[in-house]
Amino acid sequence: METVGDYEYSTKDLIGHGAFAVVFKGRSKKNPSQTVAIKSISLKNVSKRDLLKKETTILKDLTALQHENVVALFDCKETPNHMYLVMEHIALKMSYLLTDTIISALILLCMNLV
Ligand SMILES: Nc1ncnc2c1ncn2[C@@H]1O[C@H](COP(=O)(O)OP(=O)(O)OP(=O)(O)O)[C@@H](O)[C@H]1O
Repeated sequence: METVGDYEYSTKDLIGHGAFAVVFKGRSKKNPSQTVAIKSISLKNVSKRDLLKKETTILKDLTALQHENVVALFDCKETPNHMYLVMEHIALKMSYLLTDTIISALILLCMNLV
């Protein structure tokens, strides 16, 4: 298991990856039933680290709002090569995403027909 502060994850539990990061499913060490998403950002290609830190501060401020549409940022840790963001785990089902996308497409189609 890999550790990020009070949280842990296994590299086997990969959720997905984006352009700059990989995201793993992890959990709280104190409360293992609390699942989290741990985003590992490689700092190799990040030239503006200060900007990344500023963005992280904004995410922390947004978390303080406790809004249902804002993914909470629980913790943030930095090593020489990586930045780790521990976030609320969003368990969206693919079927929901597809339905949502289809509904949006239908609405757009209807608007064009009017
Ligand atoms: N908080 C989360 N809870 C659950 N899954 C997540 C969470 N954040 C990210 N993911 C998953 O991890 C994948 C990669 O996320 P990441 O934010 O690195 O990239 P992205 O948003 O897909 O693309 P980009 O790199 O262009 O921003 C996402 O597509 C999503 O499936």
